Amino acid sequence: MPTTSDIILRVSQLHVHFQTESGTIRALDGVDFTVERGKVLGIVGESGCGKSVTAQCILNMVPRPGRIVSGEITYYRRSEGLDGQVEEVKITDLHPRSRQMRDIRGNEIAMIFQEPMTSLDPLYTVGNHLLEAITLHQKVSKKEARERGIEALARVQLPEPHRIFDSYPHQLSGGMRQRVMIAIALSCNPALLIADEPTTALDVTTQAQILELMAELQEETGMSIIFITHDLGVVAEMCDDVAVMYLGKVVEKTDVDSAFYDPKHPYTQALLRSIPRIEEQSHTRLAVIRGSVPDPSVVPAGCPFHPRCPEFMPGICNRIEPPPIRLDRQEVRCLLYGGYDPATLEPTPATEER
Ligand SMILES: Nc1ncnc2c1ncn2[C@@H]1O[C@H](COP(=O)(O)OP(=O)(O)OP(=O)(O)O)[C@@H](O)[C@H]1O
Repeated sequence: MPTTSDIILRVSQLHVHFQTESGTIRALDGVDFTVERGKVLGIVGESGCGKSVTAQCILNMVPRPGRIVSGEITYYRRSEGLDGQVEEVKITDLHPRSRQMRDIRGNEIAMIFQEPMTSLDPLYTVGNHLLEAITLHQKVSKKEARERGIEALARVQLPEPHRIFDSYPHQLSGGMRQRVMIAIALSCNPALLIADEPTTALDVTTQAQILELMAELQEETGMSIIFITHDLGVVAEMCDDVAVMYLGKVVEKTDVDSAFYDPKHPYTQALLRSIPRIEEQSHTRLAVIRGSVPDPSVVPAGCPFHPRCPEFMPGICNRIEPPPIRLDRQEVRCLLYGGYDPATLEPTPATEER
C-alpha cells in the first residue's frame, strides 16, 4: 500500500446528487480511489457511470443542480523545496470560487476535455488563451509570458509555434486544437492532469499521436494523470492503475496488468470482452454487455450490476450491497468474493482479506 506521501489525491466516500424534476439522480454513490504521485490512473466505465462528474468534483466545479452531499477529496500538495513537505488540502472544504481553489485549479490540477472547440473561444487567438492561463497564475512580464506560451506550443510538438500562437482555433485541425489544449493545461506545470476522453473526437491516427505525446510529456514531467475513458485499449497503453466505475461506484480497483490478465468483477470481464483483439479474426463479433446502464434515479437493489450480470446469484446479488473486498492485487465490490455469510445469507460488513 502506498504511504500518504506517495499519494497525490484521495477521493473518499464521495456522494453527488442531481435534484431533477424526475427525482434524485445519484451520480456518485460512494466513490473511493487514490491517485499515486507520478502515476497514471485510468477511470473506465460505460456512459453515465459518473466519470465526468468525478472529474468535476476534483476541480470543485460540479454543475447545478448537482451537489456533493457527502465525502471528501484531499489533495496532497508537495512544497517546492528540497524537504518535499506534503500539505493536505481538503478540496471539498473549499468554496469553488475561493482564492485557494482558483490557485489549485490550473496551477496544481489542470484538465483537458474531449472537444477542444468547446473550451477554446473562437474569438480569441491561441496566444490569447495561453497568455490568460499563464498570467493568471504566474507573475511574469507580457514578453516573458509570450515566450513561455510559444515554448509550450513547441513542447506539444506543434510545427511553427510562432504562427500557431497568432492563429484562431478554427484555423487548426482537431488534432492541433487538442495539442493546444494540452499546451494550455501544461503551461503552469500542474502536478495532476485530468484528461476527460481527450482523444474520442479524433480520428484513429491522430488519437494515437496525441496518446503518444501525452505519454512522453508524462514521463518528462513526472506529473500524475487521471485518464477518463470508455476505451480499455487506451487504458492498456497509458495507465498504471485502473478504477472501473459502474453506476456511481468504483467496482474494481487494480493495477493495469491485473485488470487485463486477471479481472475479477464480472463487469470488468464484460468490458474486456467488448474490446477488439488483434489476434482475433476480423469477422469475430465483439461481445456486447447485455442490457444498458439503468437510470441512476432508480438504482437496482443489492449489487447495481446484478440485472446485467452473467454470474447473478438469485436472492443474494439482488438483496445485498457488495462491500469492498480486498484481494491480492485488486479491491472489488462483488459478492462472488465475499461480503455475505453463506450459512445465513446475511451481509458481513467488514472488508475481507483473501
Ligand atoms: N447537469 C446534470 N444534470 C442532471 N444529471 C446529470 C448532470 N450531469 C451529469 N448528470 C448525471 O450524472 C450521471 C453521471 O454522469 P457523467 O457525465 O459523470 O457520466 P460519464 O461516465 O462521464 O458518461 P460519458 O462517458 O457519457 O461522459 C449520469 O446519470 C448523468 O445523467
